[in-house]
Amino acid sequence: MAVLRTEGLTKQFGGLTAVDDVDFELAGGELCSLIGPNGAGKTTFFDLLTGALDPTAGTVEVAVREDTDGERADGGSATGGSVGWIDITDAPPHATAQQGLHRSYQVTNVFPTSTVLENVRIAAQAHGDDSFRAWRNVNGFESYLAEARQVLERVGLGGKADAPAETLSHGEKRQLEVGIALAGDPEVLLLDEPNAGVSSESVDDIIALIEDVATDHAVLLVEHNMDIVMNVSDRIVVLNRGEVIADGPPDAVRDDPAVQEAYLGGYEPGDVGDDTDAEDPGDATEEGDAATDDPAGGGEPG
Ligand SMILES: Nc1ncnc2c1ncn2[C@@H]1O[C@H](COP(=O)(O)OP(=O)(O)OP(=O)(O)O)[C@@H](O)[C@H]1O
Repeated sequence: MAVLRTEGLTKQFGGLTAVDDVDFELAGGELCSLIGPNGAGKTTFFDLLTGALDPTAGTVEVAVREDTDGERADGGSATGGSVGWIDITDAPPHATAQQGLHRSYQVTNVFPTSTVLENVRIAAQAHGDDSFRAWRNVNGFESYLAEARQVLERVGLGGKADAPAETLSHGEKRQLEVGIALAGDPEVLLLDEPNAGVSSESVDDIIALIEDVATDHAVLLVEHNMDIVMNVSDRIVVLNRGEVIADGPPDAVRDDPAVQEAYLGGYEPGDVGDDTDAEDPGDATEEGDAATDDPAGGGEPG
């Protein structure tokens, strides 16, 4: 059953169509990766899903969430049979988060001088305070702290709870960002390059973390490291110049001639192990940056 869908999603920046008429569905429990060359539109697509950008055309919808007792999470009445859809096309990020869509940011999104625990507690409380789930609201500060501790254990930062966030390594910061997203109690987790800046020795840890969060969330992953993508994905969607050029299981996508030409260019497992020299994550959204990139990327992923 789908938890997120887009229809005809399009974003133009002046004369450039960054995301071009994308129909996409993410199933509950699915781990789907979104790949493509620099400038393909991956970040823009994420921004459209979370409400950081408004589309030029098309819609973004999330499935109505149900609480554990089967009640509608928003207290409203479902439309269209057993599954209802909520249109979040023009909703701002805090509203899409309320509807269960959370993103871990490629650009570090933590309070640097606050402790690791505080960062996650604040995220849990920010969600809880405006959550539809009444039990969260009555339990108060201690319950948010307890929830934050659980999240830290889950992302492998249990031993770093009292450390200021700014003292974490690159890899640990990525773990913290995933923790902050998890603390929002997401239905759908958008992971934006969780491996960016992480040393090659930590790739296995990132794979383990992604696989773990995917056990109880639908995950949409943007990641340039093809070893990670091929390892963890149930399904891969390939964007090129804003258009979906392939959508299917990893083996089929890897062998697709159009994907090989546009992006993978003879990728073999192990080719892309170290992402430490990844481009500045902020660059891609700057005016005109990747617009002039060769979408074929010279055959090199990322
Ligand atoms: N705010 C903006 N104004 C103008 N053009 C933009 C803007 N944001 C993105 N673009 C352009 O839209 C296209 C898609 O960019 P986007 O950052 O979504 O690609 P991407 O697939 O995420 O690339 P990367 O892998 O390098 O992060 C690029 O040509 C980019 O230059």
